[in-house]
Amino acid sequence: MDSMSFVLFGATGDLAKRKIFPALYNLFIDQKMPESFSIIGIGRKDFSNDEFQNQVMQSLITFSRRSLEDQKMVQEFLDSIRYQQLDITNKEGFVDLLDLVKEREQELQLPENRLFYLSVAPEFFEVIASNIKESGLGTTKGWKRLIIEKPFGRDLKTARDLNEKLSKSFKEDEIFRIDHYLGKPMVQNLEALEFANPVLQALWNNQYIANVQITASETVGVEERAGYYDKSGAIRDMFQNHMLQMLMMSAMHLTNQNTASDVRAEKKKVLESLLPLSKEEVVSHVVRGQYGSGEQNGKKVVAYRQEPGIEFSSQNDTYVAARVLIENDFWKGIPFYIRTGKRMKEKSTRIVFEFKSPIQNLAKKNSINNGPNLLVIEINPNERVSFYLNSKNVEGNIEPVQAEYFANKEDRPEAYELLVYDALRGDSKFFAHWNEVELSWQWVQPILEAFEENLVPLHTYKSGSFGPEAADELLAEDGFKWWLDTDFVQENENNKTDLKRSI
Ligand SMILES: NC(=O)C1=CN([C@@H]2O[C@H](COP(=O)(O)OP(=O)(O)OC[C@H]3O[C@@H](n4cnc5c(N)ncnc54)[C@H](OP(=O)(O)O)[C@@H]3O)[C@@H](O)[C@H]2O)C=CC1
Ligand SMILES: O=C1O[C@H](COP(=O)(O)O)[C@@H](O)[C@H](O)[C@H]1O
Repeated sequence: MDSMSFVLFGATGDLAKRKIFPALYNLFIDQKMPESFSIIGIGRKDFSNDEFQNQVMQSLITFSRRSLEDQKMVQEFLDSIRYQQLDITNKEGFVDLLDLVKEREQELQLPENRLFYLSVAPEFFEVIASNIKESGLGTTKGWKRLIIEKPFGRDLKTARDLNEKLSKSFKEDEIFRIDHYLGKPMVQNLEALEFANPVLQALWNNQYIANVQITASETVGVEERAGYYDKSGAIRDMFQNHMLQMLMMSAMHLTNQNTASDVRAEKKKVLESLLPLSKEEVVSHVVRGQYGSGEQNGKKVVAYRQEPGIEFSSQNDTYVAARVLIENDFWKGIPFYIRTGKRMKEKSTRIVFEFKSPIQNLAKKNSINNGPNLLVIEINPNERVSFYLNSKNVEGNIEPVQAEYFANKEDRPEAYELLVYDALRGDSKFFAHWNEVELSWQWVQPILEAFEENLVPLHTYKSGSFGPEAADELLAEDGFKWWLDTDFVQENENNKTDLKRSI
């Protein structure tokens, strides 16, 4: 891996503290940082280098998964960090930043490889990129890269504008757009599951799969992010990016060990094949909801409209479910159901592939207790792949059994660690390409407009529930239901079978 400078804008912020510095330190301890590197943190606050290094130390104590016992290593890591106070809207200040970057390059004999990480509010993305170019920071004898946080625009037009402006300073292959769901080990595992298992490859299509369900439910509410969230809603905060990324990763077809451009090309094909919805059609395919009051973990919680900073008349969506159809040879006719919501009953991110059951009717007639085969990929909080099959028990009856692979989460790198490592190596496989971002906004745009114009009812759902009933009806229309952990338990009680038995 090339030695380089890591220039972090927003180094005094929440994301830097909770994710970025711990990720860098963990990589350093795991010997996954370049042999030589310089880290330069930028913020508005006034800190000396020592004060800032102390602040980073505090964040490592709280958030790093690696031990801090080896004081020599800790000190070596902290010594690599410098702090520069800079107002990023002040163009002249970037000349001082360039001086500092160069000074460290000379001291450490680093090649001019520069990675710029924009961990700041999106309104600053453009000005920073432009100031990097104008100041000469982006004119290097080595490579330059830009890591950019979400949100990437707030609709199709603003995303296109932003991309056009960024592309004046950075080429597409220099831009690494973070979608932290692509850094989740189980989302990354979808690629391997598919190309490394001929049996799954053979079944990964509309001949064998009945429907696919992608869920990201959260128990938290809006927290302290009212200002941002009330203008974004679940559709922009989760659906346009994380949920559609999981859809692409689930529906793409890969046959081999793949490069970044293979994976991105396959993902693009999926988005290009999405059946577009007109604004008027949105109401029959999309459910929007907002949480009311309720109970969570035995505690009463208030409705969204009573949360601090939220207007009582807010029409913002905290829940979205959708039926998405992919019009290609692999998936034509097979619904992909996607849902995400806050203040739901459980924190769960999972993908369920439900297989067709040609013997279902026969089984019913003969009172055989079989269920559909399911492939369940749990992403968060558990990391597990389970296959539900039907098998004969000791009494000679057919019953569903579960084959599972449970990942040991202890000692697993976190999403940011995996993504920062990839960016250091210049591997863009698990970053969003502009094509993906543009096509996802394009597909979501009529939904934004239908919400804006109130063409879709806003269902209130109880906090601590599974969301609006309308989302259950969306599946019931097609003869399906959402699969949940509790469903398995219920069937278990009703049918006295041991769905959870592992083989
Ligand atoms: N926090 C999170 O969990 C997540 C954040 N993100 C995204 O990451 C980005 C950063 O978020 P977060 O860390 O939470 O934000 P914070 O508000 O905590 O931090 C913002 C950072 O920007 C700096 N900053 C603001 N204005 C200026 C300026 N004019 N000149 C120089 N620096 C400035 C602040 O410096 P100072 O403190 O010195 O004023 C601070 O370091 C955002 O795009 C957000 O959407 C994405 C996913 C999760
Ligand atoms: O990007 C975001 O993601 C989190 C959920 O992330 P997870 O890794 O905990 O599943 C969400 O709470 C937040 O609103 C959103 O901005």
